[in-house]
Amino acid sequence: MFLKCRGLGYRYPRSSEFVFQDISFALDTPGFHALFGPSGVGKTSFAKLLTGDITGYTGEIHKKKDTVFLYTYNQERLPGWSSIGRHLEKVTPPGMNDLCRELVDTFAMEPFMNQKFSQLSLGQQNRINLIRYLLQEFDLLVMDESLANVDERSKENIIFKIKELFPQKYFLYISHNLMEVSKFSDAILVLLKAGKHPQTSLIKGLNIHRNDVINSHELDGVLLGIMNAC
Ligand SMILES: Nc1ncnc2c1ncn2[C@@H]1O[C@H](COP(=O)(O)OP(=O)(O)OP(=O)(O)O)[C@@H](O)[C@H]1O
Repeated sequence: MFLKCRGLGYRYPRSSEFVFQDISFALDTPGFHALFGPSGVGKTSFAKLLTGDITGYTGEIHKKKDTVFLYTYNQERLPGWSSIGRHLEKVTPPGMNDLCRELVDTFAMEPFMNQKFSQLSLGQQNRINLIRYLLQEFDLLVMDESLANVDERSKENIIFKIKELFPQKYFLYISHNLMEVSKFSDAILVLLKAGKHPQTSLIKGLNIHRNDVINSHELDGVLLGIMNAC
């Protein structure tokens, strides 16, 4: 068992409303998975409970022993004291320089290595931020809208590369893009508004890899499954 949660409920301190009251979910297969649901339904809050960034929940979370769960989101800032190339040099663990170069290349960030974070576009900022997380030690990485502002083609290339480079790791991708969630993800946990029973629905995505041909009939089935669940 890698991750199992049962009957999870959470209410922010000083709030009278539960964000969610009964989420159960299990992950036992590495790969690219997704959290989907309407804005404000609690995806970020749920993800932060899993990574331990917020506490004080009801219910149970069981994680495989000694696993590292990290949370990253778009609009996360990097320090402005040096170029992003210098920053990556500093945060790249020993022995990971080749991986760093490959990520910089795939994420098409090489031309910007001498620039400071504040001089980058939003999509470039999100890409470099994701690279610095992928260089860290983790078993599960939450990517909360981490590829926002990145064009579709680059995004696809990045997701395929992540699947190729990290086949044994778990990714939980939060996105409002129905099509990309359906195409790229294996398990898709759809969160429904508080008060709905059950409060989640689990849909199987296409989980495509580079060069896979998409079966449009299957894709329609996934899209419909998610829309009906919502
Ligand atoms: N720090 C906080 N204190 C109080 N309430 C909060 C806090 N952070 C979020 N909330 C509330 O919790 C609910 C869920 O927020 P959350 O960010 O988890 O939703 P989300 O599904 O990730 O939304 P989005 O898709 O818009 O990013 C919202 O109603 C939000 O107002």
